[in-house]
Parts: sequence; C-alpha cells; structure tokens
Amino acid sequence: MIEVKNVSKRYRKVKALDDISFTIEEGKITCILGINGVGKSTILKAISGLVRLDSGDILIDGEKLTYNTYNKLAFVPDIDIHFPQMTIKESFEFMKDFYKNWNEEKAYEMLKMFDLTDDRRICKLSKGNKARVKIILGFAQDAKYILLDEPFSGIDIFKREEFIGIMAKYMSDEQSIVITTHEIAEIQMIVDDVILINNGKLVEKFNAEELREKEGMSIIDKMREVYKGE
Ligand SMILES: Nc1ncnc2c1ncn2[C@@H]1O[C@H](COP(=O)(O)OP(=O)(O)OP(=O)(O)O)[C@@H](O)[C@H]1O
Repeated sequence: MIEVKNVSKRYRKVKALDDISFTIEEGKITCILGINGVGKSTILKAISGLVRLDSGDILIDGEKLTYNTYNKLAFVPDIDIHFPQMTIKESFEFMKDFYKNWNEEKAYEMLKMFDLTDDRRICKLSKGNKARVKIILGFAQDAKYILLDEPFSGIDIFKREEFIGIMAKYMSDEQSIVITTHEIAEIQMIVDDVILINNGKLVEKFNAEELREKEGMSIIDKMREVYKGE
C-alpha cells in the first residue's frame, strides 16, 4: 500500500499540494483525477521522491522512500524520456543498467504487441509510438507500483483503447497501476479506485463500481458534480 499522509508542497507562491492524505491499495488500478493544474503530477512526483515535501510523509508498504522501496516504483512522466537519437533497442539497453528488475522478455513481448521493431529510432517515432515505448518502460521495470502521468495525453482514441487492453493484460495481481488523467472516458471501465483532487486537496476517494451500483453515477457525473456543481 502507498500511504500519502498530510502532504503539502508549495512551488514559490503556488500551493500544489495542501495537507493531502489518501492511500493507494495493492492489486488495483487507481486513477488520480482532476482538472488541469490541481496537483496530479506533483503527487506522482512526490510519491517517486522527485520533489521535496514541505511537510507530511509518504510510505511505500510502510517504509519511507529508500533504495529498497525505490525499486518498487516505476514512474513514467508525461514528458519525453528517451534519448531521441537512440533506437528502441539502444534505449532498452540503456534502461537495463538503471532498473534492477528490468524484464527484457516483457519489453520485447509488449513491443511486438504494439507492432514495433527495436531498430526504430526514437526521434522518428510518431507521438503515439513514443507513448507506446514509454508505457513499455513503465511495465518492463517489473515494479510493484506503476505510476503513469497522463499516459493518454495527445493519443488518439484507438491507441488509448489499445493501451488500456495491454495494461489490463500485463498487470499482475500483486501490482498496482496509478494513472493521472483528466480524461476518464476510456478508462472508467477498468479503474477500481478514484482519487478526486482539487486545488491540491483530496475531494473524495471512491470505488468506481460502488459509485455506479449505489449512486447510479458514472465518474464523469461525479466530476461534473465536483467541478461544475451540477
Ligand atoms: N516546477 C514548478 N514550478 C512552479 N510551479 C509549478 C511547478 N510544477 C507545478 N507547478 C504548479 O503547481 C500546480 C500543480 O501542478 P501539477 O502539474 O501538479 O498539476 P496537474 O494537475 O498535474 O496539471 P495538468 O493536468 O495540467 O498536468 C499548478 O498550479 C502548476 O502551475
């Protein structure tokens, strides 16, 4: 379990996270949802140890972030992370040195599923294919917690659906996937828990299926209620 406890983070005048607390359970797909600028990326960076917290704690399976817990996390940011001049093969070779649990077999299996070959140069890939290679990077680390920041940004509907199918296929029972997005439409059928945030604060954490069954609401209905007061 990932425990975010009373975390605050300010960037100069902007309070990105404001005393926020929630948990992310094992074996689930959790979506951190919110409109632009509410603090979604900052939360993932905070969990991954990439931003210094002003206050609060983050525990990974009960432990603070150390070398040991760091290997349980695979963070895929929403920016280009591969060296553009490398081929996919070279990029995989490079990643191997960084990630203790790098799973070459899984990387190549996913590459094949995405219909890509490893001789392709990163700088010549389309945006959608770059996103595919990034997703592979997240999954091939064989981490317990896969943190994906806006993985669907700029990706067409068909590729989104493909990603979702592949995520569901490659996620094992012990793994958890955490996705930040403001576009819930395609993933609402596979999401277990939703953490809804606004202005760096937790608005609500709910189970998507319970929301559907008990309140007859979709996640989008809930977002409208929270952000537009409908
Ligand atoms: N490095 C930074 N320096 C200054 N302000 C920042 C920095 N990173 C984020 N912010 C600000 O912190 C707030 C939260 O940003 P964050 O990127 O976490 O939001 P987000 O919900 O992921 O947004 P989006 O959906 O647009 O990606 C925003 O007001 C943003 O402008």
